[in-house]
Amino acid sequence: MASTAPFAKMNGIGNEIIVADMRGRADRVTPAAALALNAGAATKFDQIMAIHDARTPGTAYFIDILNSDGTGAQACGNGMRCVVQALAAETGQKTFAFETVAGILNAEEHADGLISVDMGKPRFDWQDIPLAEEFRDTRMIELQIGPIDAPVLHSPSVVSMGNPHAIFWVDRDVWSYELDRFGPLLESHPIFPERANITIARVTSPETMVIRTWERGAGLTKACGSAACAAVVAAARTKRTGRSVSLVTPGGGSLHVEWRGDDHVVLTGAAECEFSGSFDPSTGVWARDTESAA
Ligand SMILES: N[C@H](CCC[C@H](N)C(=O)O)C(=O)O
Repeated sequence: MASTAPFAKMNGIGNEIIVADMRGRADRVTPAAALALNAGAATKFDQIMAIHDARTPGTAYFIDILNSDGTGAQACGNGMRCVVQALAAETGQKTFAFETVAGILNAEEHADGLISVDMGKPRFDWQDIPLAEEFRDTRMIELQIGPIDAPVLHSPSVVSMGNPHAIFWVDRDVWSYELDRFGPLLESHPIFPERANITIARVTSPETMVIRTWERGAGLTKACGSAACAAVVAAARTKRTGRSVSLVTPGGGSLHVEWRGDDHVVLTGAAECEFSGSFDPSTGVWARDTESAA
């Protein structure tokens, strides 16, 4: 059996995150461990953010991201905030440069406790999302669900924030759509060869939006940071909003997204630690720290 690694169960405005401390070791959290942790009531999660030693000079850590179905993800904005909060509490440091499979990203904890993550530049080319066939204009692609003559959701904008996102624009209350039914069908639609995160977005003013997301590999979540970024970029591209937008997410939390002039997208919001423990990264067998259980 591998030696155990410390972890913290955290959340980023309701997005359920496990931050695993894999520093100083060569193994990775396995898909089997992810599935086992997700099967437990206390450790059920949307993403595991595994902190590994840096691979590249100029970065502090490499972050490996797993979805609750054991698959990998290239980006997780809410999870990155949890990582920053955990490392800031441990080290007293406030700014960090991380590496993920999608590249290098910078993050910072502010004096008020909110955390900003620079999620990098969005990509719009159909090959980069990726889509299975050419669409010259990804501000709106042909895709619909529901009756052919009266589709319930249609013509999404698609964006890569390192990971693939489709944003469906709606006029009605976001809760009036059966995202639990349509989400899985759209996530695995053949147009998305690497599947996609599916968001419905209702723009409420040039600076505000309400979103709900069906996450690739995790299902319905209380918040999705990279989807918030994708939604704001897509809204600004289609002139639905400006480039600085506050979003309300299903957990009731709020996120702020700014698509800066240098093309970088910055996500700002809170993070919270629930409890800590240790786990076996190969099996997912875990125990709660006695201090935090008191
Ligand atoms: N919850 C995450 C997104 C995870 C994305 C993942 N579901 C995928 O791309 O496979 C966030 O805050 O950005």
